Amino acid sequence: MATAQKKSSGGKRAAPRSGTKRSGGTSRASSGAGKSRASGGSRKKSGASAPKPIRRGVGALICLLLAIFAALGYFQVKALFIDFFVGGVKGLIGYGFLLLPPMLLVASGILAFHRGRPVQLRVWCTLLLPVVFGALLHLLLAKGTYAWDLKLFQTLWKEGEALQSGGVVSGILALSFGAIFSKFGAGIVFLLTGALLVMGAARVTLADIVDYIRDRPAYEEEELPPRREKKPAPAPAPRGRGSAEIDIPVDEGPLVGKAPVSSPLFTKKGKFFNQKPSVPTPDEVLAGRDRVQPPEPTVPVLSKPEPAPVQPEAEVEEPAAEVQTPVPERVEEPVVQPAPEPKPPLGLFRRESPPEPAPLPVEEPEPVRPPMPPMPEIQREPAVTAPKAKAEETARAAAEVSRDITQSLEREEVGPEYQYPPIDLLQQSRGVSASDMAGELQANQLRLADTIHSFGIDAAIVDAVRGPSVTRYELELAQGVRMNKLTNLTDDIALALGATGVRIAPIPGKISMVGIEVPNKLVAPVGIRDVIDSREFRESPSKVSFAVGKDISNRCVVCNIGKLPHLLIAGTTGSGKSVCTNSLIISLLYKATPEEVRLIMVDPKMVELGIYNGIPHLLIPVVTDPKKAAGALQWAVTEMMKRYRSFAEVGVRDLKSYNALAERTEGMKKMPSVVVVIDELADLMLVAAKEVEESICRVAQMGRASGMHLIIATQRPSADVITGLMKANIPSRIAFAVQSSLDSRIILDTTGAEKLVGRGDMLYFPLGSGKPQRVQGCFISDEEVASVVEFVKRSGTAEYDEEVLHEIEQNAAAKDKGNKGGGESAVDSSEDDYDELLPNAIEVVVETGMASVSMLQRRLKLGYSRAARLVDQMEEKGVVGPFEGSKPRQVLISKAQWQEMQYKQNMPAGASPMSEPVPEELEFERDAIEQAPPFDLDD
Ligand SMILES: Nc1ncnc2c1ncn2[C@@H]1O[C@H](COP(=O)(O)OP(=O)(O)OP(=O)(O)O)[C@@H](O)[C@H]1O
Repeated sequence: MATAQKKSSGGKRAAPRSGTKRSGGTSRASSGAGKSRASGGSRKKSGASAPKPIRRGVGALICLLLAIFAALGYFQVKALFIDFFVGGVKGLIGYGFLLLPPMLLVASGILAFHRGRPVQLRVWCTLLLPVVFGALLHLLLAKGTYAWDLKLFQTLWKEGEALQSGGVVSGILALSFGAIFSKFGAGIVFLLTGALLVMGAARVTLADIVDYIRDRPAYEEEELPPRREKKPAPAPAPRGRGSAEIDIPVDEGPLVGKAPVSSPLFTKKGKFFNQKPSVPTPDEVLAGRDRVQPPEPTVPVLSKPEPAPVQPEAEVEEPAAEVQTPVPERVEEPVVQPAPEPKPPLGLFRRESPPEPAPLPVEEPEPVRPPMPPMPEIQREPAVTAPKAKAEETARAAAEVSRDITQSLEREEVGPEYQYPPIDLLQQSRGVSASDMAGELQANQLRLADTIHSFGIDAAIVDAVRGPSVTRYELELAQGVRMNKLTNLTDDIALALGATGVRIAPIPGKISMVGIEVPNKLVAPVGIRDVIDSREFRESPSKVSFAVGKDISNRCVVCNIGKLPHLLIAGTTGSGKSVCTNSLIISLLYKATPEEVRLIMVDPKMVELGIYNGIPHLLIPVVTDPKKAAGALQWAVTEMMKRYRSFAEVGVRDLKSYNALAERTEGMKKMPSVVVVIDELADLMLVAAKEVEESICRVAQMGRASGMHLIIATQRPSADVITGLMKANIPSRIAFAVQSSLDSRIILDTTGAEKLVGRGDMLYFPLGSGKPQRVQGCFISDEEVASVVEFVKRSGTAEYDEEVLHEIEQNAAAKDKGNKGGGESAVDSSEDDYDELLPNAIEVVVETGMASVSMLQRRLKLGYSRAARLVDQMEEKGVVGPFEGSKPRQVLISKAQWQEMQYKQNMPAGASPMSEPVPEELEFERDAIEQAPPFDLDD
């Protein structure tokens, strides 16, 4: 929309009046005023009303001149024009003249700083104020007696000139209203009218005032901004694309969520510019879907126009930086000065490194995978079906979280400059001795070759690459040897090598080569220091870079969360999720200041992330209450919408462009990226499945451009936790070791994770890569985390408002009480709108392994539409996969899982409860390998 408007601008901008939208921008596109006049009636009108920038400039100048001349009238300066003008105004509005010069000045300001928004109404309100003021003073001060005859005008004019009445206009107004309503009544009418005009001029509504008083009580410093207004900062437009010409109509059009506008252009700069745009913003476009809106939070961070100390490296998205060149050697000591080369210096370790200008943004490659359904799920009726009380609770929790976040953002300015933690806080990793490694390698190679030949496969081992936890033996298959001949031998090879399991997969980029990945007996953990201290991480320009680990050929894998843009981390208990989550958070602490990246952490398990409480990057203390977690997610949705609105206002498309613009524009504040880390999704889904799922999906769908990223970890990769909907919206995945190939399929849409060996061994599958990549995740010990966190806290501790926290705790406790006896969780309530035959339909589907509408029609004797609806509902519940054109839908759960779901979610049991696994399932589970127990580094 903004683009469209921009296009129609360029000197001939479509400038609808408030409340009306014109499509006829082109009709007057090339016209001058004359052309408009020549056209027909309505066209003439629209042309006439088009406020062109030049007109506003001229208007501003005229108002300013008149204000000066009128002010000279205060001092009885004698001159022909001044006498004529001042005398005329006094004759017309008498006492009102006293207010005229300041009002003309204000009108001039409104016209000069219109910033592309309609100003007609505001200018009129401003100029009418002196008239009403004159009438009011006439009521109060005029002493004369006035008879309703022709002489009345003459008398009023004369007295007006002498400032003894309200002049002809205000005087007549005062007399007539006095006659109609009595003097007292007329006084009240004028007072109210005056107040309305002031509100009109300042573009505030009563609701705004009430909200302002209620929600933002402590802005004593609000007087400061006008200083900045005096410097007429060039309208935010000039950046190249003509955005100065964007005329965003301002009217009372309801904005979804009705959150206070938070753009730097619109907030706290005095109410003159505090307006609500009615440009169709993303949330308006989504208005039909935007049902779960938490109470409006304010986002002061966006509006505080403090010129923040700009961190050198603008967050620049660059082409996938996942796997970089091999690390030949450990990078030397942390650099004190930035290297002279023009590479973006890492703000890491040495904050004082003088920055190079931000590197040019590089176009992102288009993601290859997976097709994102165009937000179909939002059409569903989500929280509407939940009981009112629960919806209210969640809304209240959202409000609390939002308030907390707001306060945290407000306080952010005060803290000292962020100090990046030194690399020495992280430990050097222990290696495995080369002789040990060579021995293991040789022995395995011989045994492998024997095994393969003993099964009659013609293949030669041409290379062996030892990774941190896995060695890949590269086999060249002879011509005519089928790959599945080898893959069928997986278990036999594992047996021969004494390994818990081996993974056989083609090697990307190598022709006729197959890799057999065998777990190492001697595992060399990848210390996070190895990766954070690597060139790949240091040179990664993104502020949201994450040290993932090392791949099988020992190359550091660094990912840019901005490109993921959301990540699902799943694996069984003890497989390394928490370590991975910690690595991610610590990477961010090494890479970004709190001004650049903010974090929200949700830890329903209460043990994993609590240590981060107090770091300045946190927007709110680590959320442990699942109800508040839903609230935090809803805050993220609202914040995202606000960001989109701010983007629309200044005519940019994403956070990167917005921040680039903010850097060049005085008074605009950069927005930080927000990373939401959820440590255990399953716990949240149990409490507020619908709300959580919906918020996650909404953020996931639209979060990328607005710089909101979700990192979701779960140890239950079952279909009821990672629903089909979420999978579709969270494109990047990390799978740690899982129990079965079915779990692997749920996480990655492919098998393989069941073959992982645990302890940080992962399949990393970022958006855009064709195949999952085996990576040994970084290891970070609790002590390392503690020392980094302690250092970061010392350099700037987050201060939370004790009162608010206390209030949150109290409310949460009250909610818990209220909930008791009130029936079980949302899971129950959210089932209300499902078809009663759904359990039977799921039974049929899991039994037959097919999800087709016609089959359901036949088996359950249903009509087409009901059967189709049932399939949709099964998709919602993550029982079957999404529609895939001609291919049948995938069935994503096994019978055992279905039974578990029934048990957990208290769904009505199907017609025939099943207690024994069906043969297919047993067969299926056979390829699951036994997992190693949770390991300890020490062993
Ligand atoms: N990257 C790694 N390198 C070496 N060992 C690791 C790595 N990641 C995890 N481990 C080992 O695995 C153990 C369990 O890891 P972690 O606590 O992250 O598992 P988890 O998946 O979060 O389990 P849970 O879900 O029960 O919390 C760790 O204590 C550590 O010994």
